[in-house]
Amino acid sequence: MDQSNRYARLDLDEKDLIAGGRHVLCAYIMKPKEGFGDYLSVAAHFAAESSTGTNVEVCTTDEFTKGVDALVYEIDPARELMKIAYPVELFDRNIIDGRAMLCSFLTLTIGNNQGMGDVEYAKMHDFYVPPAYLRLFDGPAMNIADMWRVLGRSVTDGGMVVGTIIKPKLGLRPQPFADACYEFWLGGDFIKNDEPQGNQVFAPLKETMRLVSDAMKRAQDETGEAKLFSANITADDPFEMIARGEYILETFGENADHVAFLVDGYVTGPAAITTCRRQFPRQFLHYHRAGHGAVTSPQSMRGYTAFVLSKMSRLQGASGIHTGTMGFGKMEGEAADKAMAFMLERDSAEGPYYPQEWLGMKATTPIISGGMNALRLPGFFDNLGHSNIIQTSGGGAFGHLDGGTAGAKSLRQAHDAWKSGVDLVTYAKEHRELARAFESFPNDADRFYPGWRQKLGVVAAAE
Ligand SMILES: O=C(COP(=O)(O)O)[C@H](O)[C@H](O)COP(=O)(O)O
Ligand SMILES: [Mg+2]
Repeated sequence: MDQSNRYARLDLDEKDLIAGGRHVLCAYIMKPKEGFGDYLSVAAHFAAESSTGTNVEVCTTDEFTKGVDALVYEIDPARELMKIAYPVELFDRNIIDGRAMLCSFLTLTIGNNQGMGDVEYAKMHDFYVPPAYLRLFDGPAMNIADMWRVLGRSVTDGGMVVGTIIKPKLGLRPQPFADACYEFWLGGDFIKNDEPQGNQVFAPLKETMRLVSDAMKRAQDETGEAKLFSANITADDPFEMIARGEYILETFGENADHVAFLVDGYVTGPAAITTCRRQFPRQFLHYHRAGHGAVTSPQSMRGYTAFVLSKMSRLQGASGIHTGTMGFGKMEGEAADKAMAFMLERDSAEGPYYPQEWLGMKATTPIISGGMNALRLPGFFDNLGHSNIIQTSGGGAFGHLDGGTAGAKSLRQAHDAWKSGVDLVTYAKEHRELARAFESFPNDADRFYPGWRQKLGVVAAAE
């Protein structure tokens, strides 16, 4: 059945829709399945399934229903582009406070439509949120500015937070885990649990957190600097998350404001992010996104992009979210991904299809992670244009030949070199930990800094 007479309005203009403020707009790359009608009729069926309709007319539909139909307002079959306007009234709101919920946005815009028999694939690449809907989201309560405040830095331009992830990913007992924290903190600022680390039998959370809290105190005494820890509270059960969070805050005591909470938001979904955002509004909410590649990878033609995931995380109130390394680390990504960071940080930003005004909603901080080390930082900052991010190097810190403290120092030195506009090899001549990072990661050194051995007087190790 062709539903385009009801669910398509190609005469609607995007600028008017934005000015009207009544619609959430979504841009998809959609391909109809061979033999299932023309592009517009499949697009209209998609809009029907995503809002008020189904594959047939139903006798219960009335005039009001038709007023909240999602409408296809633009198609470009050659580019497989389809844009749909969703009336704001379609989205579910809490009974407790009338606020918006991200799960409803997902259920409609990227829900049943992902399994339609007449759609070969459909992936959301961008969305626009009008002011009347935007203001119903929690948005971030905290962000990097709160970390800078704890670290005693400028709260507007405090620079890179030097971070790591405790490696190995799993398999450390509580004491070696806390020892690794202490070692890194002697040179760095911030440590996050790797995402699978929680309450394993060989590393009970309560014992581990007591020891990490003690390691933080000792590192702070030793260095005279504040240290930060992002603790994983991800769980299926919100009560478990709250129990973990409360235990951790109590255990860190006077350092509770040095603690962030890590929630793996793709595997647990919006409910876990909101549990943390609402239960612990005074803590930095660290959105980790393990598994997101299943839908966000450019190889996946369904789901949504990493850009969309990032934008949703700001609405939900993530203080920081991983944005990948934009092609400079080990995970999939490209230089153009910086648009993702700008959408998170700025009050007004351009997405691939839509502009967005955030109307003063706090920024979400990009967290840069995945195969990074000191040698890869300058190129990354050149591309992004600033260094006001949280950076976590796991292998890049604990893979340093001289250990975690030197690894941490090498990362800070790389940042300082970039900030002061000094070439990394030149800076390394005066900074031993950075120089040893070249020797620690010789493949990267050869790739990014040809001739570094001669300049640093390093003789190639005999193979
Ligand atoms: O443990 C790591 C990286 O470890 P290492 O520094 O040793 O590579 C993180 O889970 C990834 O950054 C996730 O990827 P992304 O940040 O792209 O979500
Ligand atoms: Mg990890």
